[in-house]
Amino acid sequence: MGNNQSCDVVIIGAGFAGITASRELSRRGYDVVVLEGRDRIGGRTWYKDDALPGHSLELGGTWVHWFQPHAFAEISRYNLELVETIGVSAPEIAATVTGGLRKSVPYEEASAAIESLMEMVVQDAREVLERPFEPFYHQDALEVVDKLSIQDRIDGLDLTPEEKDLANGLWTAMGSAPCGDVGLVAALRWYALSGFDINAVFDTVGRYKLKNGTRSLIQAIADDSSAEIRLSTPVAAVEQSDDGVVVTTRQGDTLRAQYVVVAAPLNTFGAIDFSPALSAAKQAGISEGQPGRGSKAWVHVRGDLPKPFFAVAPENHLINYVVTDKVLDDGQLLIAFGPEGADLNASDVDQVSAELQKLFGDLEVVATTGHDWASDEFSRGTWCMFRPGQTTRLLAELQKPEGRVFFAGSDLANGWNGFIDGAIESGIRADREIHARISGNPS
Ligand SMILES: Cc1cc2nc3c(=O)[nH]c(=O)nc-3n(C[C@H](O)[C@H](O)[C@H](O)COP(=O)(O)OP(=O)(O)OC[C@H]3O[C@@H](n4cnc5c(N)ncnc54)[C@H](O)[C@@H]3O)c2cc1C
Repeated sequence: MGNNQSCDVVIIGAGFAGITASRELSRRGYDVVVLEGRDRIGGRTWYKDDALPGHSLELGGTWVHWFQPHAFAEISRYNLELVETIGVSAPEIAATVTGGLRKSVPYEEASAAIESLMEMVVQDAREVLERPFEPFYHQDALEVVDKLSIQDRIDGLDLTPEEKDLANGLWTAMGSAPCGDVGLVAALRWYALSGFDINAVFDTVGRYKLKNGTRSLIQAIADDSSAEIRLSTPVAAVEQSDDGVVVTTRQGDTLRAQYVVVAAPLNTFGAIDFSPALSAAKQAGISEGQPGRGSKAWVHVRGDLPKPFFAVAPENHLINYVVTDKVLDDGQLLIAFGPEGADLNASDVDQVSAELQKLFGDLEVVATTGHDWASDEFSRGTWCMFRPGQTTRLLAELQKPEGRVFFAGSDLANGWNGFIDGAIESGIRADREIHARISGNPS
């Protein structure tokens, strides 16, 4: 890259947030350079060709929905097609492990209990998040519930141990972490954003995916951007002064810009040397990190599994939520989630078989794959799920620019925080804020 090059805006990170911000800013005429540590765009979304033999699969972010307005506007804009995950759209069997016992029943027998359990957890969503894209609209109510984890809420309900296991299993899968680590606000937010309808939550977060993968969407946005995107260029330092910002890459090259957008995941901020240092409150949040760290494995199983199903077990299982993605001629293609990504090797047939057998008994695993997002240096986690207290303490703080440095990313979105939608929301906001600063015309 060389030294002493300059541009109007440097964006750090080519996920949905950074790429959206680059499109918006470059379409306004600004000279934008995106610096990306990986050798591909997409960040925590990764539609990988032949991830399993004959199957192109989403190793990261996958599902989208029309209740996710920023993402859906892009899907409409680029005229992309959706397909469904059959284990969520039409499950026939519900398999559960509760109280240490395995059970498998027709889905209709289990669905009412599941819905009512899920609803009990989010019972106060309307009072707290009446306007879900304005999380501080009822700040006092928010602060009260933000003290609680999802597990605190489950423990406070009048439930049998089996019901507690079921609620724990469902929300662990949604939280990508054990329920004690995840703030209750996240659950309330998902429900509020899904129109305060528990069935819609399942559809919104797990049913519809892009036929040609998330790559087709981010590539369409990137193709509409005239920004230069430099891959395999991790940023090591961001140093600002009164008249500009100098960004230094790990290779030692420098790039001068008027403004910078940091669109990297919260859990990776600590690897960038900011000068002057970020605010004390931001630093505290960075060292806590967000807790999402679970596993996602794609598993081809053979055997007598003719019907689409989903299965759920509590958080002490390394695989605790499984859905049918496709029924195949010789078995099924499954998506399997668990709470501790670092402890499950998603590509290890033996380990994945052993975990699946705890849910289903005998089952032949033909092949399995996934990506360890928790250990990946450019994500250090999966989707963002704030810890108890972090929404109140951290969300608005993370969004605040520091001098010439602005922040984007799904981890600091107001609405679908932790989703593709939130990443796009934040990229739109970063563009608006920078343009307002440059034009002197606050919006
Ligand atoms: C397993 C999994 C399943 C998920 N499922 C869904 C789902 O079904 N639906 C949904 O909407 N969302 C889902 N998500 C979440 C969704 O993928 C993310 O919220 C979203 O893609 C994040 O976009 P982003 O641009 O904010 O961050 P990222 O996509 O993480 O992009 C940030 C970029 O910054 C780069 N970077 C980091 N550090 C540096 C550095 N120092 N220098 C340069 N570049 C750097 C990274 O390489 C990355 O490309 C899932 C995520 C995971 C991991």
